[in-house]
Amino acid sequence: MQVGKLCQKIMDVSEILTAVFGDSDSEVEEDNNVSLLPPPPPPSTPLLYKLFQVVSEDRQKLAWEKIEPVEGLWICQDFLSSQQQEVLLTAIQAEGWFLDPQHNQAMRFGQLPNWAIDLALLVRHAVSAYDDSSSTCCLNGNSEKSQITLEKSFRQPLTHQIVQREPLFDQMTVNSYEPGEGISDHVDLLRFEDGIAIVSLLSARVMTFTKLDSGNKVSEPIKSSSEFECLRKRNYSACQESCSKESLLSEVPIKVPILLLPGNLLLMSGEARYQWTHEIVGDEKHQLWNGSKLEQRRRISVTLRRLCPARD
Ligand SMILES: O=C(O)CCC(=O)C(=O)O
Ligand SMILES: [Fe+2]
Repeated sequence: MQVGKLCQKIMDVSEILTAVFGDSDSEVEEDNNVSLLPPPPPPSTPLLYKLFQVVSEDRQKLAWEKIEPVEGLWICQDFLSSQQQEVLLTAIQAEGWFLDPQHNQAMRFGQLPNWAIDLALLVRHAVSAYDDSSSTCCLNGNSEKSQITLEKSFRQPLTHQIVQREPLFDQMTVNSYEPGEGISDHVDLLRFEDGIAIVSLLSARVMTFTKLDSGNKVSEPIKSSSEFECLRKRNYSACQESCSKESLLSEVPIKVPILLLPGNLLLMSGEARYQWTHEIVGDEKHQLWNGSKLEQRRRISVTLRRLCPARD
């Protein structure tokens, strides 16, 4: 959806948001009044999630696709309906992060905004929905059952252990890309646990996964957060000194391009998370998909991750 069209719909959606989040003016006043008190706990039943459930009721079952040959990479094409995307975009817009065109990234650690908590619940819901649909095989004995359960854990979008952890995510990065902007090839910082979700909004991009050399250790890809920060940049040359991507890749890298469309959910775990880099090539007004030019407009992505426990 175009940003312009989105703006026209904000009035419609604002009523829903007021019902969900309350009036933002009154929230500011409350914050001022209780500034010495700890912030209120999040609602036990996130309201946006309820809204998502309502608008999802008449939708078909979610279509999951395993991306071969990247083990652990899954995409859910119809994760968010267009109405859900509008609600989510309006919530992001209400944060005011991207009012200044110079700002193209926002990060949150620990307590996430309510809409992001709800988005995380939707991710869990979507993965569980896959689980249900794939558990139709006949099982006789316990041993056979556990064997199938074990095998299934490698074939589902996220393992049971990841999808049931609490919280599922406690870190969020929202990126805004203008046409021609990208993100350099990287493996997400090892300070984040396995199991990463990316939700795409507004416009399509091709994301490319590249296999790391099998000789490389998992701990090698990115060593410092400053190295990670420089990945979020306009072009490769901006951080040539600190990025060591050349040394990470095999001489003949396997490249797997993936088309990310608005409303998609991409999940990375296992090999996809640790043994492959991912990137969106910038400096191109038109990316190519199946030989055709892909029109680029602004894209927003929401990446959800969980921090590893702090070391002593
Ligand atoms: O914007 C995206 O889709 C990817 C973002 C990403 O890879 C990251 O923030 O680590
Ligand atoms: Fe990433």
